[in-house]
Amino acid sequence: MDAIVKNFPGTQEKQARPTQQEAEEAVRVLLRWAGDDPSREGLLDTPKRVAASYRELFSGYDLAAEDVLGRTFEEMSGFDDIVLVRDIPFFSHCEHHMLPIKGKATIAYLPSGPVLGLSKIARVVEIFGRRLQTQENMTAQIAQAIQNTLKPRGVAVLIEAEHMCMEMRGVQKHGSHTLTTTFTGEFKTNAAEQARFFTLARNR
Ligand SMILES: Nc1nc2c(ncn2[C@@H]2O[C@H](COP(=O)(O)OP(=O)(O)OP(=O)(O)O)[C@@H](O)[C@H]2O)c(=O)[nH]1
Ligand SMILES: [Zn+2]
Repeated sequence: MDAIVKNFPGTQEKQARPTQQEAEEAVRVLLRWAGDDPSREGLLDTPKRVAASYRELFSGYDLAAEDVLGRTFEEMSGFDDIVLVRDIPFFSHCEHHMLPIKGKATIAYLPSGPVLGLSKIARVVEIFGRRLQTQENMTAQIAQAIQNTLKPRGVAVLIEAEHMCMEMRGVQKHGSHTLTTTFTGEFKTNAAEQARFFTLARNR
C-alpha cells in the first residue's frame, strides 16, 4: 500500500511546470518529428490547441482525491450494505506511450458509517484517469483513495479498458479488453461479498 501511495503523482513534490511557450515549442518539435511543417497554415495554432488540451486531459494532477472524498453524508449511516456504481466511463493515457486508454470502472464499497455522494465516486475516476497511468495502478489508486479516506468495511474496483497503444500500433490487437480488479477489506477476505460484487457488476 505504501508503494501505491508514494506513486500518487499528486502527493509528490511538484516539479516546476514549463511555460506555455515551452510546451508549444515541444509540440512544434513533435510535429517536425512526425514529418510535417509546423509553419504551414493549418498547423499554426496547433501547438496552442495541444497545450490547452493537455491541461484538460491531464487535469487530474491538480486534483486530490482526498478533497473530493472528504464530503460525506452521515445521516444515511444506518445503511451498511453494498453501494455499487457500475460502468463509469473514462479516458486515460498510458504512461508508456501517452496513447489513450478508453474504459469503464465499476466501484463498490461496504459503508461503515458515512456514505459518499454518488458523483464523488465518478469524480475519483476522473482524478486518477486524467493522469498518465497503467491500468493496474489506476485500479489500485482508486481503491486505496476510497479506503483511506472513507474507511469503509471494504472497497471493490473493477476496470475494463481498451489500450490504443495495443490497437493502433505495436501488436495491433483491435477490440481486446483488459480487466483489472482491486479488493480491500471484506471484499478481499470474504468470498461471498466478492461474489456478490461480481454478480452486481455483471448483472445486465
Ligand atoms: N501492465 C500494463 N502494461 C501496459 C499498460 N498500457 C500499456 N502497456 C504495455 O506496456 C508495454 C511497454 O512495452 P515496451 O516493450 O517497453 O514498449 P514497446 O516496444 O512500445 O512495446 P509494444 O507495445 O509491444 O510495441 C507494452 O507491452 C504495452 O502493451 C497498462 O496499463 N498496464
Ligand atoms: Zn501504451
